[in-house]
Amino acid sequence: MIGFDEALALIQREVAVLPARTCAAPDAVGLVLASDVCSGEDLPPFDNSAMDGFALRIGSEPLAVGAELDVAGAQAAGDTHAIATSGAWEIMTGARLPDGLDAVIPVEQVEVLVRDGADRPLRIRTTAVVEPGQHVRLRGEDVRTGACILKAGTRIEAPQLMLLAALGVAQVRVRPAPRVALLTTGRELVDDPTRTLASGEIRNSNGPYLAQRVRDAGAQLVLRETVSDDADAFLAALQRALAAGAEVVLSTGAVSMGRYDFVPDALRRIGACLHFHKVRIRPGKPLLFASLPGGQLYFGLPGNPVSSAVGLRFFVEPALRVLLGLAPERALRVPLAAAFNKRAALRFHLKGGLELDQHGQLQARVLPGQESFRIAPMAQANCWIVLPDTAASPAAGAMVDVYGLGHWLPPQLDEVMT
Ligand SMILES: Nc1nc2c(c(=O)[nH]1)N[C@H]1C(S)=C(S)[C@@H](COP(=O)(O)OP(=O)(O)OC[C@H]3O[C@@H](n4cnc5c(N)ncnc54)[C@H](O)[C@@H]3O)O[C@H]1N2
Ligand code: MOO
Repeated sequence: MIGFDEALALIQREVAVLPARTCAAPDAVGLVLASDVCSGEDLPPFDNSAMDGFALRIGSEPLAVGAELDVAGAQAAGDTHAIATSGAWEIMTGARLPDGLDAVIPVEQVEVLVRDGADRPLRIRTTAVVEPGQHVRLRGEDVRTGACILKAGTRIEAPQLMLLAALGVAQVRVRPAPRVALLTTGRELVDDPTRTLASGEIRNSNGPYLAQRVRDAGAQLVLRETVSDDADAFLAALQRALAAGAEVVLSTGAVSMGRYDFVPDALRRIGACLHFHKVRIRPGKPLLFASLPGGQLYFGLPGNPVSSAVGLRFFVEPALRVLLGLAPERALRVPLAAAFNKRAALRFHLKGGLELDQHGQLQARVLPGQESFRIAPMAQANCWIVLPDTAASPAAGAMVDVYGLGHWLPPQLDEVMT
């Protein structure tokens, strides 16, 4: 049986980054940039006012209180380039600063001495000191033309979209979302939640969980089916998955030692190359990884719910990261809240609670109910705690590796536990 690192290396050897494509910026939300994005414009595109008030020319020295100036013009947001030769200009927030002016005094800091018939200010007196350059937002102060604003590997979300929009970037190069198919196997599985369970049946919980996690991980689910414990039915579903364009096929169940654990043999029958079957981990030991004749990747995840979740998180997600052009993840290092008795020389993946101790410092707690059939603690966990196969039982306070529930779901403290 191989260890986790060896298994991961075998996966990484078989996976290559997906070819980049160009798409409109708004369609890139949820996708990963394939190339750096550089700005073709300055942001802001022109010097402008940060306040409603009056633009002045004061040079490099502060202007003392009590200065009196004639108002020579007015400038609102959207007004074109203007040239100021003398005095003050009434100016609105976001308005282009007239050439020749270099500071803005807010309207609250002036006294209007004279107004015209339309109530426009004609002459003002300053009631506060004006500092050089105050309340002016300079051209390119946020982003300069040519600056690299987003790095390859960045996931496009609303803030990135805001920046692309602000700079007039219409198209970006992205990695497509990997296409994933999910086959849940087992004649005991019931998908319809309204159906009463017959004797021996259970509800299919892996299907909805993994489908959501696949999407959370940045992939596209192109097919999801439940198949009975029948190799021919399974292979027919596999063909449908490939016809749907799946680049990665996941199955749950039927990879262990039982009479109906048909997945490994069925894959061999169609000429798949099995890279490994069984890894020194808990839970999820009977995990299988293969390449299909068409080059697609196949992950046979064990059927126990937590085992399938661990398989997705620690084997499939690293493969998705390679497809997306992302570097491997790194763990958070957090002290363990209480000692944990690690009874086997396996790599453990534990349902964890990231919490604050009485000093407000982070600690990771192994939740009760670690067996791989226990689903209830999955809904309590806010992280995974990982103990390497080589490590002995960790004491309280020992530093351990902590991972988010998904590679794009960082560990979150939903509520403070003490
Ligand atoms: N003699 C041995 N028996 C088992 C071994 C072993 O080494 N020797 N390994 C155990 C381990 S570890 C695991 S994990 C499981 C893996 O079994 P399979 O992948 O073959 O999965 P199944 O037998 O089909 O199912 C296991 C378990 O999970 C339930 N299940 C399956 N699919 C779903 C689903 N979609 N939703 C909810 N629950 C599901 C299924 O009913 C079983 O209870 O094998 C051990 N046995
Ligand atoms: O390790 Mo299996 O994954 O016990 O449930």
